[in-house]
Amino acid sequence: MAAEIIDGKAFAAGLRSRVAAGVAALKEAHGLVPGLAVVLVGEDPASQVYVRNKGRQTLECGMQSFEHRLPADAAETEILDIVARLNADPQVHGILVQLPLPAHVDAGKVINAIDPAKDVDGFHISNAGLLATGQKAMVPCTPLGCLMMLRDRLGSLSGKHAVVIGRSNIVGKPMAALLLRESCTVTIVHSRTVGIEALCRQADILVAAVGRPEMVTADWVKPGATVIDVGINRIDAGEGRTRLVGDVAFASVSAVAGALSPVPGGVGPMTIACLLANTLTACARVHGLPEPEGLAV
Ligand SMILES: Nc1nc(=O)c2c([nH]1)NC[C@@H]1CN(c3ccc(C(=O)N[C@@H](CCC(=O)O)C(=O)O)cc3)C=[N+]21
Repeated sequence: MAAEIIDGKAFAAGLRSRVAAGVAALKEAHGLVPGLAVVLVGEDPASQVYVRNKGRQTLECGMQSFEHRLPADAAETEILDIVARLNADPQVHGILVQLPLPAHVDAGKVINAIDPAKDVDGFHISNAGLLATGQKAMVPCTPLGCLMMLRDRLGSLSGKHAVVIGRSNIVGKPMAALLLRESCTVTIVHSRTVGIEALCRQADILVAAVGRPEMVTADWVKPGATVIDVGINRIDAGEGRTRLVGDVAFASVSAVAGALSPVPGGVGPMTIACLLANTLTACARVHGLPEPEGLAV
């Protein structure tokens, strides 16, 4: 049996239309327009494409989009000044500082300078702490998107064994916290784990977020498991071309898994849609209005 392919692109389109409806309702009832500000330091071409996509989708949802571009050699104080201005700007409900930042900038300092209520990436330590203790937080977009797709496919996640590959602050740890909150039994495995393959093979839910191209092969996967591929790796495809692959060897795993999210077209589009959802949620929260249903967890 071939795995069901989890269509993140279609799911994200549906989520964006619910965000757009929520934005329209907020405008209609309260004259409010949610705004998302993106700060980009440096000229990395991949980051530029990504930031442009976010800006376009923000406008398509009826929200305001603000962009701040700084040269790669911008001083940390310059970035902190922009963050302070955005924190104080009532038209801005969400702030995203594109990572990675240049090496001379302390990324932790910049992230923690963002008003936690506007931290639509959910990277601020106070949001990480709220999530870890099971309280209302801004939830990081990638794990949030993964959880939405898992709930859509599986319904209740209670009692399922979820294995998360990777322990980053932006995906692995918040993903594990969300799954624990859903009453999964959660195992985190990583580069130093002994017997990683056998542990992964126990998973009902396998989330791969390591950034190692096609590391997860069919023999790592329990038949029928739901596999979410967070990896976005650009690899050499010969003749001067590149190709996008995930952390999961798609062809081999799709013969074993019950369901599998592809790369591209899986988690990536959901990440951006969740960023828009978080911006709308942040706007509703800051104005003390009821949050639109189904956009946050
Ligand atoms: N503060 C911050 N927050 C982020 O969320 C953040 C960041 N910095 N820095 C960079 C990474 C990367 N990221 C992606 C999101 C969507 C796709 C995406 O939609 N990818 C498409 C493919 C795009 C292509 O073809 O290149 C897909 O998977 O289908 C990719 C990458 C968010 N990031």
